[in-house]
Amino acid sequence: MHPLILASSSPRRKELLQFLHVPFQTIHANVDENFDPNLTAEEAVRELAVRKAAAVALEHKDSCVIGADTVVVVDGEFIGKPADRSAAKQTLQILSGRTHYVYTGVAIIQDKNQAVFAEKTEVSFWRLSDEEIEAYLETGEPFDKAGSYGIQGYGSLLVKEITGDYYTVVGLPVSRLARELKAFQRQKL
Ligand SMILES: Cc1cn([C@H]2C[C@H](O)[C@@H](COP(=O)(O)OP(=O)(O)OP(=O)(O)O)O2)c(=O)[nH]c1=O
Repeated sequence: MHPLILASSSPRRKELLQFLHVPFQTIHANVDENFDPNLTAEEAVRELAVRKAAAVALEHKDSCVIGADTVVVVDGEFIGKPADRSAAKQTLQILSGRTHYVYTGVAIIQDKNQAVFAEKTEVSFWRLSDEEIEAYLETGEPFDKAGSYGIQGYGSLLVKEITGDYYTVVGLPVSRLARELKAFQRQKL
């Protein structure tokens, strides 16, 4: 058993956590991802991150468990992963030529101790033609990603500008996480 667990099945989060250079194990957190629509985006990603980490921490009381959740917000509307190609197309049409926000919440839980934080990054898209949107849909990249794009892949071509941590957009703000994890572990000693 590893002392550190990533409660996620996201290959991106796994890759990013490797930057911390500490051994860890990944375990899928099977949780209900619905949340109260009256929550702010920050509250929602924090709550879902806690839900994911807590579900795994319950079964692994000696481990430090990390959970994360990402949502895209445009004009106050939450955008999660697309249900199908037409939903992805609609989302990309909405994001075209506009600025949106990506929120990632992270929870660190070990037994009864927990630390939670959220980061927000502002992302502006170029104005996209129908051809560009169709070509992007063809890559298959949008379908498992909040906001129907991946900034780390072909989606990089859609992005004009970002303000904030790039890794918040990819799904795990690693540099803040490294600091929060150290503080969490110090506090438990
Ligand atoms: C906006 C954006 C999102 N994403 C991804 C990050 C997340 O994996 C995903 C948002 O969905 P999440 O529900 O946050 O995470 P997940 O279901 O992929 O993984 P798990 O719950 O097991 O941890 O979208 C990118 O990879 N690149 C991007 O540019």
